[in-house]
Amino acid sequence: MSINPPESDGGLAKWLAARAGELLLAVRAEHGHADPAALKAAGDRASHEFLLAELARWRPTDTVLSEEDDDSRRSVSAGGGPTRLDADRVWIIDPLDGTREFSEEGRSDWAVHVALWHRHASTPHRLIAGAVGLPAQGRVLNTELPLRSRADRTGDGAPIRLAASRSRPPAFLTDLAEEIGAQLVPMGSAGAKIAAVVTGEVDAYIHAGGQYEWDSAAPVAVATAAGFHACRIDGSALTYNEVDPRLPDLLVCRPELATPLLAALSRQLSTANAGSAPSETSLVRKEER
Ligand SMILES: Nc1ncnc2c1ncn2[C@@H]1O[C@H](COP(=O)(O)O)[C@@H](OP(=O)(O)O)[C@H]1O
Ligand SMILES: [Mg+2]
Repeated sequence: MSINPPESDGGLAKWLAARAGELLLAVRAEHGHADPAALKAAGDRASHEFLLAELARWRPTDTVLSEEDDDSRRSVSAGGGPTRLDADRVWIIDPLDGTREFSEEGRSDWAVHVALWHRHASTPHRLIAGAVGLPAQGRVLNTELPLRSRADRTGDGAPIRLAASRSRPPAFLTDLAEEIGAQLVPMGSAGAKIAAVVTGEVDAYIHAGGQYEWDSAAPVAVATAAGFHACRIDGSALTYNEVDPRLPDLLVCRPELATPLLAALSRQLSTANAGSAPSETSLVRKEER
């Protein structure tokens, strides 16, 4: 890979995700899997430091919101410079998504997320570029992928394949899958699951109960650029670079499945929350509380 990144924001996102992925593969090879906590910490740190250094080098006037950076999560900058809430351009990065799976030998469902939010973008999510690196799968998906034609699956009779967190699936998902005859596909990493929707390995991904902007920004940028549907589970728009970076739920799916899946979600959520105000905890499996 070349020493200098491409000039475009999309090219830079792809280059950063690919380079950080190479770094993570090297960390995994060097540390081995004997001490998962140490491996997770080393991977998070190496990828975060690399991405921050390269963004400072190639986009010195931009701002960064990163999972691994406590300062950037807050809306004030320690140095008194422009904060991410005042900035026009904010890179939203998750240096290692699916940290748990990264530490487990043989698993390839972990990812590097690099997205660029722009205040004056025309879409509700305002993500204008993004890349999802899947280092252990040897691929990087990005917003410059051409739109691919997909067969509409409406009425083909095959069960909907529904990706879900393998460790923290929403409590209502088993009932929802049963109601619509879907097959649940447990997988780690929001990026890996949304990439699986884009590549056609699954038809949809539903999450609820907790997540942050960096968990979904880059994969949502990639999925929507490729023509897939992405929204909150109540059908409202996903928005990024908010004061509070919590973004606890989402649906990403083939466009023709958005209406039936949102209808099924609405039925499940009204049942789950009957008699009580909706809350994040009411959406998480009991054993996770
Ligand atoms: N209930 C919850 N609260 C906070 N974060 C959650 C969550 N469920 C999932 N996530 C985050 O979403 C990402 C994908 O989760 P999962 O693999 O379970 O689908 C993970 O990011 P990280 O690996 O970057 O921490 C995970 O921490
Ligand atoms: Mg994450």
